[in-house]
Amino acid sequence: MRGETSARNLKSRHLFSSSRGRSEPLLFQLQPHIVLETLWNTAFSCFLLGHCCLRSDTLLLLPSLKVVASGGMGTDHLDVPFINSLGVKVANTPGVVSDSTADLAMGLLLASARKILEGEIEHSTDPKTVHIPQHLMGVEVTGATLGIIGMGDIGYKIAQRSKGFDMKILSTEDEQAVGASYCENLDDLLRCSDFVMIAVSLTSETSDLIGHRELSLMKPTATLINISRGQVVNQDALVEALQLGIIRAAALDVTHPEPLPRDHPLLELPNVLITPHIGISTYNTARGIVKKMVENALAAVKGLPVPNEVKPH
Ligand SMILES: O=C(O)C(=O)CO
Repeated sequence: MRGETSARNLKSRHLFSSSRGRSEPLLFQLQPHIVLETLWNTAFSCFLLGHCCLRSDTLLLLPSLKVVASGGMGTDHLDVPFINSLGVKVANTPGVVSDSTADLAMGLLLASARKILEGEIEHSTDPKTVHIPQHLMGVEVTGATLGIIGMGDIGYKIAQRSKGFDMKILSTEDEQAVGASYCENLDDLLRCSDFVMIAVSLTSETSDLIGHRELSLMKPTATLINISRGQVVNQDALVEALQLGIIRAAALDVTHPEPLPRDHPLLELPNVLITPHIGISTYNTARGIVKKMVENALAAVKGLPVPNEVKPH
């Protein structure tokens, strides 16, 4: 049955939508490969992947495939309905990624607000003797207003951390539990925030959520931070907003594509800080991710309910 569906669809179809833009063969990207390869050899009925590409024609080679066990939270790189239509489950690893991603979100916020990178570069290349140099003046984090778009587990953990900085937290979701003030709508959140943090999943509703209009509502002193997916922000609009001073700065752990082409205008701008999608890159989180991936895969192989099965939106 799978063979028939596959033969019709697979030639041109990719199972992933390139959130990371990679195209190397999947198996070479798996980490830690020993655990995963062992499973590959012994079971052959489950298939594990990190946050990377899976070509649909790969499935033709795996007629007894039971599950695509993805590492990380987002599954926007996978065509879940199509994989499901082949009788294959999809799973992710929520929860274990939240702390490290929230930590990085705060790191980006602080680094951008206080020009930490610029200071480091200047110190190592062209040190000045001036104290309180004007060009390294930042904006205050303590007491500032932080609008969080997306109050899932990661958004919630960011809010918890921000409270340590006495920040006022705004959310369009009613999140009293974390002490956030409720904002009627996204426009109000954008207007009132000193820092806007994007922590939503990428879906058809959140793609291009922040464009020209939304950026123009933000304060000229505001900073946009994105730890979700590059596609949530319209990058052309962001380039313009940063060039024209419509917003102060941006700090991005995600772009579209990843990495950006070397001649991309975002890379030319002095007021943008970009890291290469390292939200979940800690040893602890990697261990947690692999543990969950294996749990998900083994459950599927044994015919048990898959703990973190992802259903199509
Ligand atoms: O968990 C994920 O999907 C991430 O990309 C975290 O950065």
